[in-house]
Amino acid sequence: MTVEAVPAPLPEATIAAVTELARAASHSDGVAPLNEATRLDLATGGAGGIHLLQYDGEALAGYAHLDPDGSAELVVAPNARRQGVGTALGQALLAEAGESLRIWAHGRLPGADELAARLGLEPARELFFLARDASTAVPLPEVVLAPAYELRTFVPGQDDKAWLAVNARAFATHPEQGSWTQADLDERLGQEWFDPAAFFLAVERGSGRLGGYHWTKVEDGVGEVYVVGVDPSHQGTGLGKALTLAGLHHLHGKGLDRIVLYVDGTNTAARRLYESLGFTTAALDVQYAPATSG
Ligand SMILES: CC(=O)SCCNC(=O)CCNC(=O)[C@H](O)C(C)(C)COP(=O)(O)OP(=O)(O)OC[C@H]1O[C@@H](n2cnc3c(N)ncnc32)[C@H](O)[C@@H]1OP(=O)(O)O
Ligand SMILES: N[C@@H](CS)C(=O)N[C@H]1[C@@H](O[C@@H]2[C@H](O)[C@H](O)[C@@H](O)[C@H](O)[C@H]2O)O[C@H](CO)[C@@H](O)[C@@H]1O
Repeated sequence: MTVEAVPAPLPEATIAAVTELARAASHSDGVAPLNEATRLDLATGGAGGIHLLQYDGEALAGYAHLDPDGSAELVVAPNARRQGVGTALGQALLAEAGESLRIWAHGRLPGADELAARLGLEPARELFFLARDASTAVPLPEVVLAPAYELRTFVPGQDDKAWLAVNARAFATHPEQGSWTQADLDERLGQEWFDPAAFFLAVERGSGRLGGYHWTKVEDGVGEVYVVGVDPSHQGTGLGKALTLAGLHHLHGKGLDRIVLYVDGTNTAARRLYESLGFTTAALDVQYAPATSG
């Protein structure tokens, strides 16, 4: 079995085979193996990623995706495991990305640590997956927004530039979020799940300047705190809590019991905010990088 690098855009039949492989793995493992960025690149081919495929005869045994920044995902078909497919795909990713490689293990499933060690990789980043179930969590407090702000929702084409600027400042140290461009924003505004009425902005009365935002998402019947950001000059004043609550009330108000979110393990401020609002840890994603010498 050899690993084949296929340039984007992938043929429709290949996209279908990768999608089926990911579905089978998700059903078997209880966690999706491919994240939004990979799913978007599979569908549009616009992000410049590399697609690695490994066949066993006619059957697709494994798939890996490599982003230009070195972030990667790897999934082996449930019926092709423990046959060296993961090792071969991991070695191919290392050959392409070298020291910049960062492979995700969503759910840190059995075997992920062992495969990473075999490839000379070690855990480099933890991403917590939190959940809040309205039926069991403490009731949400009401939104308390400082009088200096007013709450409205995102207007595509009008708020893009201001949002990109606040997002870049709020996530200046984040590995992915802070570098979003208009193209990244447009790609998501074009998704079926996008709803401008579910994208909350806090703007300063008078100046209209954007202080912060809470972009919510609903996919497969589950609500998500997709991204919350407060401009650094407005942080520490209650705006993040007010915006988070506005989105939570909106999602629960749509009858969604379960709300989820992703937050980096190092993000103390955000984790404390979400835990104060009834979120608890439901899973953990780990990203592996080449082991540091010494
Ligand atoms: C799902 C996601 O989007 S995860 C990513 C979240 N966004 C980011 O990390 C972007 C950069 N950070 C930010 O934009 C902000 O710091 C946020 C959104 C995390 C918090 O926004 P702020 O407006 O500063 O929060 P706010 O003032 O409302 O504080 C709410 C609670 O958050 C927690 N919190 C806020 N800042 C801190 C901090 N520096 N240290 C510890 N806890 C903090 C506290 O529990 C606080 O409640 P308290 O003040 O009663 O103790
Ligand atoms: N809270 C956000 C912005 S800081 C966050 O941490 N996002 C992560 C997260 O993204 C999720 C992932 O792409 C899921 O597949 C998708 O269904 C969710 O809607 C996304 O929020 O995980 C990514 C790694 O897998 C990471 O790159 C994002 O920054």
